[in-house]
Amino acid sequence: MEKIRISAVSYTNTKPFIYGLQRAAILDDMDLQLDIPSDCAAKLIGRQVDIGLVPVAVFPLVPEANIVADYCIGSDGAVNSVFIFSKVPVEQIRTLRLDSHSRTSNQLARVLLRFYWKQEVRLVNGDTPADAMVLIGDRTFGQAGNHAYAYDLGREWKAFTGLPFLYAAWIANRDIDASFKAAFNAALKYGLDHRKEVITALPDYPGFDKHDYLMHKLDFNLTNGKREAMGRFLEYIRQLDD
Ligand SMILES: C=C(O[C@@H]1C=C(C(=O)O)C=C[C@H]1O)C(=O)O
Repeated sequence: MEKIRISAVSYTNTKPFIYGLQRAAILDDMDLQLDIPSDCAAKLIGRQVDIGLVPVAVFPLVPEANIVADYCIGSDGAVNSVFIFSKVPVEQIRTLRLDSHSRTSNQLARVLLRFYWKQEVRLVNGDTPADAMVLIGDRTFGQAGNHAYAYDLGREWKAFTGLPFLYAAWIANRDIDASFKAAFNAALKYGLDHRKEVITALPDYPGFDKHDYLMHKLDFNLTNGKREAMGRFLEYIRQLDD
C-alpha cells in the first residue's frame, strides 16, 4: 500500500497528536512530516501531501478539501500563543507586520482590526519596522510581558463574536479510506488522553505555563461552535478585500 503522506504542525500545540500517531497501529502506513503552518498549507494545496493539519484560512484554496478528523487546533477564548504584540494601544496601530509562519492568525488579526477595532492598518513584510506584529506558536511563549501591549487573538475573537475559534484542522485533498480515518482519529484521541506524559517530556519555558496551555487554553475538539466560527471567519476574510 502507498503510504499516506501527512504534514503536521511542528509546534508544541501539535505534540499530543504526534504522540498518538507515533504509537498508532497505522504508523507504518504514514509518511509523517513536521512543518511550520504555512508549509503545511503549501504542501496540501500543492498535493505534496494527502492530509495536513492546515490553517483554516486556506481551506478555500485546497482542492477537494474534506475534514478527516474530529480533532483540531482551537480555543474557546484566550489561547496564549496567537498574539498581536504592539508598541501602542490597538486604536493607535497604523502599521502591522505579519508572521510568515501563519496563514490563519494573520487573517484573524486583519479581521479583528477591520471589523472589531475598526482600524485601517497598512501591512508590512520582512524586517520593516511596524507599530505592531502578529506572532504565533512557540516563539510567543513567555513573551507577552516583553511588549507594551499584547492582544491574545483567541480572547479578542471571543469578545467580538461570542464564539470559540478554529485555527487549524486535519484536512485531506482527496478521498481517504474510512478504516484509515477511524484509526487516525483513534490515534489522535490516544495522544490527547496522554497529554500529561507529553507535558512532562516538554522543556520549561520561562513565564509560560505549559500545563495550562495544553490542558486548558488549547481546545482540541472540532465542535459545531468551531465550525460555525470557521464559517463566520471565512466570510469576514472574503470581505477584507472588498
Ligand atoms: C494556536 C496556534 O494555532 C495555529 C495557527 C496557525 C496560523 O496562524 O496559521 C496554524 C496552525 C496552528 O499552529 C498557534 O500556532 O499558536
